Amino acid sequence: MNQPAPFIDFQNISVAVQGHLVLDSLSIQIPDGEHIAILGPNGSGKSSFVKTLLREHYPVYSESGTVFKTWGQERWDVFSLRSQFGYVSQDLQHTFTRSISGMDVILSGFFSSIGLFFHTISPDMKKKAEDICTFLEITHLADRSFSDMSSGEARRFLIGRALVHDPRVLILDEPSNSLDLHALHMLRTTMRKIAGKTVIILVTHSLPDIIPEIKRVVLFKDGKIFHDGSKEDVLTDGYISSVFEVQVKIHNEDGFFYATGY
Ligand SMILES: Nc1ncnc2c1ncn2[C@@H]1O[C@H](COP(=O)(O)OP(=O)(O)OP(=O)(O)O)[C@@H](O)[C@H]1O
Repeated sequence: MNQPAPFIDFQNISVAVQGHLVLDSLSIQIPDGEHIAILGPNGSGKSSFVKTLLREHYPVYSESGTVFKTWGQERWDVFSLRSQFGYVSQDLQHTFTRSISGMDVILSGFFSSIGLFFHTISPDMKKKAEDICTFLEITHLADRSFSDMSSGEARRFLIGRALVHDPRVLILDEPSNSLDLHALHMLRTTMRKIAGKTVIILVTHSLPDIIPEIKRVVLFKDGKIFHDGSKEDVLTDGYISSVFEVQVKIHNEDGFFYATGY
């Protein structure tokens, strides 16, 4: 039987943005269906990798051979490719400046718009958004103004917005930034639920964001992959101290990893 094409097959990918090499001969293969965490310090190329994945950036083709395939395809209509993804970033949170309800934030995902204007909401869309609210346990907040929500509440509505199209892959770009302990707990609970049905690519510099369901960690440094492997192999005192350039100790507590001593 034929093996399904890997979700990502990138070989020798170099990407330059405004004359700056943001990804440097990077090679990575991710099978379809595998959750991964991309971990690395500021400026290591994590966001550039996600932008390349979403075809916002394109690699330069090298003489040594460049492979740039997503689900087995090199050439994609970018809209068709992007429709396979849900994407949540902090930047997105800041783009919602108008005072709209949490429910409307979710519904706006059907139109890839920032809010609702003259859009027609079908009963199916409404039902889907309500089901997502139930799944994410945010129904009680759905009528509240998005701008009045805490960062943690708002983050969960943006995740809901990203789920309306049943994406094949959900990209969470630093989802835990600026969240307090309770909000962190809620976010991780939400991520664990989602991981049961949707593939997650988590971009982070925070080790405890890597929920137990994510088994593989890819460490980025200087636009390159510094190390790639199982969580137990990658999240060690040595690798994490080297990549972040500070001496740390790594602890594993109930499947969550923490760095201390820095
Ligand atoms: N538009 C751009 N023009 C020039 N340089 C850029 C541009 N975008 C990113 N870079 C540079 O590319 C490198 C990688 O940036 P990138 O944003 O991918 O890192 P990151 O790991 O996502 O960082 P952070 O954790 O701070 O978000 C950095 O040195 C950054 O300054």
